[in-house]
Amino acid sequence: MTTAETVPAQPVLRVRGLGWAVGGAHIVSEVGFDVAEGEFVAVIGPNGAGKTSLFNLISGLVRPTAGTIELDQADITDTAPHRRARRGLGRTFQSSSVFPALTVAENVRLAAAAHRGTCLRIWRKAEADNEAWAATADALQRVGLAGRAAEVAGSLSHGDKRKLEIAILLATDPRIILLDEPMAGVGVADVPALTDVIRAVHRQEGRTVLMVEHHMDVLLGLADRVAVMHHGSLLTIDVPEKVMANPVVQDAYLGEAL
Ligand SMILES: Nc1ncnc2c1ncn2[C@@H]1O[C@H](COP(=O)(O)OP(=O)(O)OP(=O)(O)O)[C@@H](O)[C@H]1O
Repeated sequence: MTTAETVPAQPVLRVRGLGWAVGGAHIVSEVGFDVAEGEFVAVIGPNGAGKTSLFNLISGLVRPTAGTIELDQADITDTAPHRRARRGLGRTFQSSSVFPALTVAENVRLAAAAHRGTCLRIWRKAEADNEAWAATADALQRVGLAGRAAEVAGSLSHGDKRKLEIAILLATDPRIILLDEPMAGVGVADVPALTDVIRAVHRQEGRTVLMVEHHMDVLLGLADRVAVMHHGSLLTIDVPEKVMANPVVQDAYLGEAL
């Protein structure tokens, strides 16, 4: 239940009646919510609640069997994932997606170059290369990995790999970012630095963020609203204090600490 005062007036992302059924199993059912430009929405829920499936639907990795998705008031329900990315929708994955044998900088540059188009006419190529390297340096600077640019990505700690994934994303300059458990596998010592990077991407750069995250202590300092998924449905979406105090949400977690 979205309360009236928390419904954004001009949503950048609008999901209506979204459903995904596979072989008769309803993985996602009747999910609907709006996200305002510049908002930070955390997505929580017990294991198997459908959080990653929801991200797969929004990013276009899977096709919904019901409902619609709008980006900037345009229907993108049937739009291919790469076209959604071009319209400013970027995402990271729960498991690491970096190329371990390439350097940190090469990982970012590949994304930057792909975003700028790899089949440009020859006279535009040098210019595009320069732009891609500039975007790479900038993205690495913003996540605090500028000093590690020449290192092989496979040698980075989990925390630094997560920062690298965010740099890869930033190099494509998305306006709306879906982060799927960015803290997964990250050591406790690395969590504050990674949280600062995500906060800066949201607050300083003004990007809209949706983030699946289990750790409420991480979310509370970041999220404007929290969406709770349970058995594929959206239980509630509201400000963190109301969600934390909601007995239905506490029941959904069966006593797990929120
Ligand atoms: N392609 C698929 N085919 C069949 N079932 C699937 C498929 N993808 C996901 N599921 C099932 O859908 C349910 C929701 O999965 P999903 O990964 O979206 O949950 P989640 O909330 O992200 O879980 P976690 O917190 O464990 O990552 C699970 O029971 C999962 O096994």
